[in-house]
Amino acid sequence: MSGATRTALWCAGLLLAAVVVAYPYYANGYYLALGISILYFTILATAWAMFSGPTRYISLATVAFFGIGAYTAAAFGETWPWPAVLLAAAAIGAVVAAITGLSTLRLSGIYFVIFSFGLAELIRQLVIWYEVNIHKSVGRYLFSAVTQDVLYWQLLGLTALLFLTGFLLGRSRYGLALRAIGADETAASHSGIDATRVKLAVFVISAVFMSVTGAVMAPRWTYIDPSIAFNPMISFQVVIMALLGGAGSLFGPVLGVVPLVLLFEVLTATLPNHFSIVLGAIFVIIVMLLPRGVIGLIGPTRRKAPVSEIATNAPARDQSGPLLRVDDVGKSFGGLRAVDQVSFEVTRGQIVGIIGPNGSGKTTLLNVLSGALVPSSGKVRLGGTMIGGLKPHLIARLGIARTFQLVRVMADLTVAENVAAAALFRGAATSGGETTGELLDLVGLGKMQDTPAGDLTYIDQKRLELARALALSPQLVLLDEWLAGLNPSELETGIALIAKLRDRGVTIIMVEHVMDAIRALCGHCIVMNAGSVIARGAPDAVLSDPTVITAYLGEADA
Ligand SMILES: Nc1ncnc2c1ncn2[C@@H]1O[C@H](COP(=O)(O)OP(=O)(O)OP(=O)(O)O)[C@@H](O)[C@H]1O
Repeated sequence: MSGATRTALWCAGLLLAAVVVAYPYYANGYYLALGISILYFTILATAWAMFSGPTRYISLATVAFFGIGAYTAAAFGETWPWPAVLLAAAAIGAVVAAITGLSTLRLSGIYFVIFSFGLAELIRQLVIWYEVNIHKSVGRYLFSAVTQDVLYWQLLGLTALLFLTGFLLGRSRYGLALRAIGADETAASHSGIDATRVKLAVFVISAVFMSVTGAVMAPRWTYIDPSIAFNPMISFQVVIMALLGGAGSLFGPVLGVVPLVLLFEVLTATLPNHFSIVLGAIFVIIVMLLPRGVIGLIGPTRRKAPVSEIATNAPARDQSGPLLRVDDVGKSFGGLRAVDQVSFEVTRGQIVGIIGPNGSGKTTLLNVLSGALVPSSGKVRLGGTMIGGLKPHLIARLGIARTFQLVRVMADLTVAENVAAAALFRGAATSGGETTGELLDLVGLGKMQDTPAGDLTYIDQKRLELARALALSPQLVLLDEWLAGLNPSELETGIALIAKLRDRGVTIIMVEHVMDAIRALCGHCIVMNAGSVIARGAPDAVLSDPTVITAYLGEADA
């Protein structure tokens, strides 16, 4: 962008800001009310999209927080200083969001939608109960000195604060973490991201803005009752506006708010009895015709995360003793003993192969080691630290990285962002010195940094999974049938890549059905059958063991 263009854009921006700030001076009462509606829906839709956009958790709880704010203002607005009322609304909204978020952000899909809707209804019913039984009146009057002009400016200030928060969040590691969670929560957790904490933090921030908006808006109504403050239509309108504009970008929701506020204005005047039907129809049309919203028509809106440098200088690791010790580990599913008293050790720099017939417990064992499953019995130690039963993100931060049997990339993120996401919360136990670019060069994806991961070929997705695992600067990499599904030439490339890692001293446990790879790469292998280890040793010796041949090689030798 040339200097002149930049100056012109700045001038246009300042002029627009002046026009917006001075709006109450030249707009009449009707247009000022319209401006207020646009602003408060802008805040609600943007705050909604801040959480629901990247995570895809469709929340219908907007009005719960909005109503909490409105009722806080109704309860304290006439007796407390106004800033204290706004702070109280923010605090109550934050506490309710934290409590409900902790209990619900484990839910996903339709369950979360239903819960969020139920939450709004529950809070509405609780408020009605309190008002009827304790306060002895369903509604409350709020006579405030706040004029429409001041209300407008408060909302404008809140909008500016929200955009600033959204901008900073998008550029912070939490922004990328949130998008990684939305793209693939399991892969994100195994990349060291504490999904629950990140989701909760952003859910609370979003709820605080909704609650303060409710408080700011309360004086507009003078009389507040639960049907006004907790009107479920607000939640639906906000979802529709955010989706129309585009929930994947900070400014997207505004593009949905402006036309829809104007349309709703016309509809409430002309079709008051059919408003809900029209709302439903608009929702269906948006989802079918504009899945990425209006902003999706304009062009790519993905905010680029800072991904270039991820190198860290962490303290050296304790090098004494085996890296991994697995003692009598078992895992049962009901009556099925999928892993039964398995014990082994892995020393640094070793590649250990785990083989066995289908259903013998190999993946279950890797899931226990990586924290996807809690062991039913036994101990797992990494460099002396007990890790059995820890959450996946903690185990990842301690230095165990993994790939998945069914390849998992964060499809919406670029190749570079996939790798950078794994380095966001890299723990002190890991050390490293490689940047995203260097890791991608290592796996052969150096030229594809900006490609969306979902556009990669199968083998390239596998390479990306490997680069993402290495981005944790892991002490140990678990490969779950990483070579499965590759054609012969890809297989050769894949084996060469793992050999390259071995030569760099990376410690690996690989579950594999491709025996050529086991022979070529592993110094030691373990054979499982029906959950137990039936043989262990050098690949050639193990693969000629009659017990192993009977149990496994009779099936297929890739
Ligand atoms: N979450 C689960 N719930 C119930 N049973 C499970 C679960 N995960 C695995 N199992 C069962 O545990 C046994 C071991 O499965 P696992 O996937 O670990 O085997 P595997 O050796 O990795 O097989 P494959 O080579 O086909 O991937 C199987 O009988 C499987 O059906």
